Amino acid sequence: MTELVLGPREAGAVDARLAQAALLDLAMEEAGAAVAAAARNYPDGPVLLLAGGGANGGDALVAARHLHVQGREVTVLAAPPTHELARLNRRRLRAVGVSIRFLTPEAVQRFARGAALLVDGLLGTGFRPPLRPPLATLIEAVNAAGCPVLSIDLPSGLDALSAEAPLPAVQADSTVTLMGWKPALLFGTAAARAGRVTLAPLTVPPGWVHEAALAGRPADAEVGALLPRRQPDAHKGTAGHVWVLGGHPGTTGAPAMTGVGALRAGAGLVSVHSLADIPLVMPELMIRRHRSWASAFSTMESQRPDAVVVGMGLGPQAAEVARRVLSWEVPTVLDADALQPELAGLGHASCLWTPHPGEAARLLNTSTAELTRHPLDAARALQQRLGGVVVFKGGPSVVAHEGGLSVARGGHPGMASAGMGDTLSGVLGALLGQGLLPWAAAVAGVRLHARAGERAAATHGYGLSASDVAQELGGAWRDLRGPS
Ligand SMILES: NC(=O)C1=CN([C@@H]2O[C@H](COP(=O)(O)OP(=O)(O)OC[C@H]3O[C@@H](n4cnc5c(N)ncnc54)[C@H](O)[C@@H]3O)[C@@H](O)[C@H]2O)[C@@H](O)CC1
Repeated sequence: MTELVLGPREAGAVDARLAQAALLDLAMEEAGAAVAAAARNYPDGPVLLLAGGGANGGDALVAARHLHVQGREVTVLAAPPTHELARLNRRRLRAVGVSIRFLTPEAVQRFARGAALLVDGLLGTGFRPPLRPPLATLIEAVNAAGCPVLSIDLPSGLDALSAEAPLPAVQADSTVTLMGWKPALLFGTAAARAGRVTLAPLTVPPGWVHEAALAGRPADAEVGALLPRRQPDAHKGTAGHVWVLGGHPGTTGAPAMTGVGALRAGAGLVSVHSLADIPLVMPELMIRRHRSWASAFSTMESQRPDAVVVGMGLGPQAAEVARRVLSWEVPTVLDADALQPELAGLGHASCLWTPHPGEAARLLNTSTAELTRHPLDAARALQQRLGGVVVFKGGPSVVAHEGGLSVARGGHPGMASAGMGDTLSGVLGALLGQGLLPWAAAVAGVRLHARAGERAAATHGYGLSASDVAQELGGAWRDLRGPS
């Protein structure tokens, strides 16, 4: 027999591979333990675990072992393993005395009867649509099982990167997602499939985190820490002067709403500049009506605000007005009519662009459907095209800046109503005016607005208006920042 002798380089490569395999094994062990812990939130009784052939199935096998060792009755239905760690965890499961049955729709139907919980480990991030037929029948059997379903990483049948839920896909009651949030768990019809989602971070090297999970999702405490804190001797001059440029005959309410949003988000002074008669919805607003934008700019030249919000209801001259504002190089929010493709690349680092999907489609020359299907990609593409910071508005909104992506928490479906974006742009302007960096203003402003929406919805439900939301901004600030 010849002895195999490895040189130092080959031995090093073998060591590195072994270390990688050990880390992956550890990650799967942590994933399975997190799933077993989540299963304990459901009532006592037998647990039916379904394991696909890949690593998602491997997680289910680990969870089964943990539950069994903790004294829970488990039934495991597994597909033939295609992943090395799924194979290893089958052996470990058998070693502790659990038998593994063949995974068929009939077996799912049979063992689901009397189960307190079904754990779905059929498909995770390795799934790429379209679904092949045997899996489609299994997913239908899961949805017909009649007991609560806990999905591992994401409900089987969802494409981790897409906000669309194809049929069939598992309808889960809860999901334990691993390492980070996937777009499918955050947006659109897909998110509705996941039920209540909890995150198990896992101790994996940063490079292993799935590309879909790279977006941050700051908690309220982190957002609250971004909000400015005032000194006791603060006065209106230290809380920022915000200029709102917008309005046009017929669209006069929009800049008024922006002004109110800015006041309610703490701006010291708010001036609304317009060629139209802007309703004085709050007497604290300083309304400046101009004959033309040329004369407006000549009177504005001698002063500079702390922040500008431009575009709401501004009409056909919006691009021209916005271009002039950009030349001032003060922190600027570009909204609504100011979101014109011809302005792409003309902004500066303190610009905050706030497109909704329709405006984003115009800016990127694509369809709204394509953008809402892949909101993270859309936000990234908008930031690359426009520069500065982008708030891609939606439920939820995504903030894109040079440092990455951040997905907002919360909000309420009742916020899908007129004037909501105008209020948000005012909030963003107020935070810029109070000295926040554009990305911090965006992350904090979007959450502040969403929190105010949640508060207003408690009273008004789907009937809430942008004015109701503006009224709750002070309370939302207190919720996030604390009483100071
Ligand atoms: N990446 C990591 O570091 C970790 C990943 N983990 C788990 O690994 C999962 C990803 O594992 P895999 O990459 O093995 O993939 P999955 O286990 O998600 O999917 C692979 C399986 O799905 C089948 N499949 C794929 N496309 C299909 C289609 N169109 N129709 C029918 N069947 C299809 C494949 O034949 C294979 O059996 C994650 O979701 C997570 O659950 C965890 O173990 C923790 C660590």
